[in-house]
Amino acid sequence: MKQERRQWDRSAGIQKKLERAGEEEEAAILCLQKIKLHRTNKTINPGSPLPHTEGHWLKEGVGGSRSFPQRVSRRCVRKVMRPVVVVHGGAGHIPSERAQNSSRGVCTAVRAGYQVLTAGGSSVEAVVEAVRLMEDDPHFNAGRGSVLTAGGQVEMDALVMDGRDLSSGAVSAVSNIKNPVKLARLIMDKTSHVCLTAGGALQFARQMAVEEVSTESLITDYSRERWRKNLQPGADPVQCQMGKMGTVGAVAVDADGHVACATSTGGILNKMEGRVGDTPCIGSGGYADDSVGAVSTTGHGEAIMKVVLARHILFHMEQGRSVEEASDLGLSHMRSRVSGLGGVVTVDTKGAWSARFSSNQMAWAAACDQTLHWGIYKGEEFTEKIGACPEVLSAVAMAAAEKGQCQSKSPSDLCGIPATSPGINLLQTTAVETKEGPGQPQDSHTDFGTASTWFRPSSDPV
Ligand SMILES: NC(=O)C[C@H](N)C(=O)O
Repeated sequence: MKQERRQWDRSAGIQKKLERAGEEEEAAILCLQKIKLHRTNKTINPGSPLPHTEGHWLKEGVGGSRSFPQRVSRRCVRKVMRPVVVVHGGAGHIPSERAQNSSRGVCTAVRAGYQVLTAGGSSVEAVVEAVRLMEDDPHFNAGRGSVLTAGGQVEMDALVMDGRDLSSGAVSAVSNIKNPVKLARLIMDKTSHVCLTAGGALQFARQMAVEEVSTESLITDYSRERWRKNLQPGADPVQCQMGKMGTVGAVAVDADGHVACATSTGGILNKMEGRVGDTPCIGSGGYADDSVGAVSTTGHGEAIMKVVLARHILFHMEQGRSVEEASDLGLSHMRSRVSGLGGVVTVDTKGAWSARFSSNQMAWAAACDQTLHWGIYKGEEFTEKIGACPEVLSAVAMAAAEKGQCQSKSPSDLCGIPATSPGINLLQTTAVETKEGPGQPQDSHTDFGTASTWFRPSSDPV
């Protein structure tokens, strides 16, 4: 009892100091520790009312004047959620010459999303910002860099969902919008609809003064070359596109415990004009619900739609599964039921997160607790402290670094380089883990949509 009293007093003292220093979050964490102490030993503050549930900022100071809760200032009593953002850059086979750029792209995006969250932004703002950056990055199949339709056109899809009230916005088959994810957000915020397509979406984009670009500027040499290859007699565009999907997506939990997801894609290679995939369909391309969590998916859209993958995973979480277990169950189900492969990033409302895939690879990155995590192969996870190089915290600074305007060598510049590389500031690396992902391990590691190995092929260094 004495010991608990001492612990209480010590916490109260530190909390006060933190409050005075404006460290609201830390003060609130201490406040919650005291709440726990209070709950386990009511004699510390007999008669004081039990404050609201842990896991959320207490909405306001709790009444009464002498009991513990009143001594907690209104200022410090707001939240205890740790912000988390997780992104993916598409499931499939990532050619080794593109792996480093994919890693760099997801790390840049996740840092930007995390910066939004730590500056007090919402989960919706964070996922939109992360996805916007990946749409601008030509190494992904979204925005600039999108794959082409059979007719050599660009038709992009995007989705945003806000877990607070399930509001969502989506766009499909747009061909000259710089950032489809921004348009999806406007559809969510400014219309009573969930999804607008093609000409109607463009008309709305014009009303909202959304940035338009020429379709030509969204097409990269790489996507044109792959499109041409698939027009040749004997080519198998289905097989080819299966392996190389760079759809992008993000999920986040903000400091208030709200979740959101966003996904954006050019679709699948040499698709028919007018094909709508999983990405703009809520429940398939993503889903976010504050009562359970958020998921963003990537992979073979038709398979994802058949099993409504994102909502399927959240269902398993509702049944008590962890983010990892639920993601694996969803991916296994998709594999066994419709022979589909893919990947997902998932968060729950407590900030637990996972990045899981049944394809060969998936570029992913996560940021939480001031730490960046990233990987491409099964079981691979690199970590690095965020803030090691503050000048790269924003994408703008990152771009400057790439142009040689920033002399400092950030560990982020080395994303995708094996941890043994000199100069890299890794806290911990786990290159290969023997745990299998969903489905059965296979010998072959051909392309996405075919049999794949769960383990990192040693002959294919990133
Ligand atoms: N790369 C992808 O994830 C493709 C996307 N799911 C689609 O089928 O449109």
